[in-house]
Amino acid sequence: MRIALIAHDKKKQDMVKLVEEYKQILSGHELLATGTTGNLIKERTGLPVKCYMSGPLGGDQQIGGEIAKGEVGLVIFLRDPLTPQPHEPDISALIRICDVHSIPIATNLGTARTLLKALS
Ligand SMILES: O=C(CO)COP(=O)(O)O
Repeated sequence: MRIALIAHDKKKQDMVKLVEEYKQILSGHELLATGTTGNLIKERTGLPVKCYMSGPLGGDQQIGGEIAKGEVGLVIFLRDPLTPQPHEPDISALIRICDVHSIPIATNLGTARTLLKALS
């Protein structure tokens, strides 16, 4: 399955820890990510990740496009609900397109862990 990983800046450390925690499960899947998140995951965990553009520069839209094409099976998007984001419309569009296509999306660590456990 192709799994998309995205994290806002204050959630990036949580994302790296999550990927480390579920590395064995995630290593059996194809990972894609927005630019900064993906490069950090690659650097810190050694897992291969296909990196798209950085979120604020269009990466959320690129991943949304992959979802629309039916090429993503699961999204983990650790959002920062306490910091305004300049590209909020892109974030809403990404969540919306998951709902349009019934693609499971976790927007916090609790849901992310539940979905990743379900994959094992
Ligand atoms: O902004 C993001 C998601 O909305 C994440 O983008 P980066 O991974 O490039 O920081």
